[in-house]
Amino acid sequence: MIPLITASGLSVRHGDAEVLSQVDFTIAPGEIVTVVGPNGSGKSTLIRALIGLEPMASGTVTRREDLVIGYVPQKLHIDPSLPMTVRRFLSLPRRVDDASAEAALLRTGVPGLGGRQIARLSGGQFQRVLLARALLARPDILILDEPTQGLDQPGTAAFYKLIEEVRGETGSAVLMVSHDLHVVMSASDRVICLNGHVCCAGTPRVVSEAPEYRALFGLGTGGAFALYRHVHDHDHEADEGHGHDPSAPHCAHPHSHEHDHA
Ligand SMILES: Nc1ncnc2c1ncn2[C@@H]1O[C@H](COP(=O)(O)OP(=O)(O)OP(=O)(O)O)[C@@H](O)[C@H]1O
Repeated sequence: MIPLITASGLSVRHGDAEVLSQVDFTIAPGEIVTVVGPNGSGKSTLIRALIGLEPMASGTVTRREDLVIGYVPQKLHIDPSLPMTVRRFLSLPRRVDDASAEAALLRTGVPGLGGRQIARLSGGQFQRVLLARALLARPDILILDEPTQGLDQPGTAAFYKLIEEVRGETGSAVLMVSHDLHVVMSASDRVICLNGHVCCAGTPRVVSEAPEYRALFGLGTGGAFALYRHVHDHDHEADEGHGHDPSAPHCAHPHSHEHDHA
């Protein structure tokens, strides 16, 4: 099967800092792949580079010919003083008819919101509207950068369930960035653990048992708290110039001591 996107030896620099180093990546049709990693570990940069929005320092990215991408960025600032209904928003940048717009809202669990002002939506409603807009392009792959930020646990779980249903119905692949380790582990086909480079990758089971993953996130996948507790066992000099947040946990290297950042 031809992969949708393949990256090989992908490196990205921001100024002097190497934000991504020698990343290999591939996603097949219909797969759900989630990228996890500490703040500043290059997750959004990877997504943007795969889409072609980020200049590469080296390496290659290949996208299947005629690939249709439904992209929901991490931040989408909409001026709250700008009047914009959900219906109008769904027709940006490509006009869609009323029936398609309503069907997309129904599919993402927010029917009848078309007349509402975007600025007045709750966080969960807004994420579903963003997903509806991405679906209207009939994408081969949905790319969602932290789609559940700001949602509570039930909201997050419901959103992932929706993503799985959409994948089941449309066959669309899904590439996500997420900090919700619990849900990631139950709802992804494959997980990529990133920290400037790929620390480990594979099925959720393989990744959750990998020493590199445990070094970053603690011994359980205990959700948000696990993000701040890690076995800090790397060589600081080896990471110099990597460009990611120096206070963030790093991948396993010799010497080991434990920190709590809670
Ligand atoms: N346009 C830019 N110019 C300079 N540095 C940048 C730029 N974009 C990102 N960076 C830096 O690159 C590194 C990786 O950023 P990125 O947003 O990819 O991380 P992330 O893993 O998505 O983080 P988070 O979990 O906080 O969203 C960070 O150190 C960030 O400050």
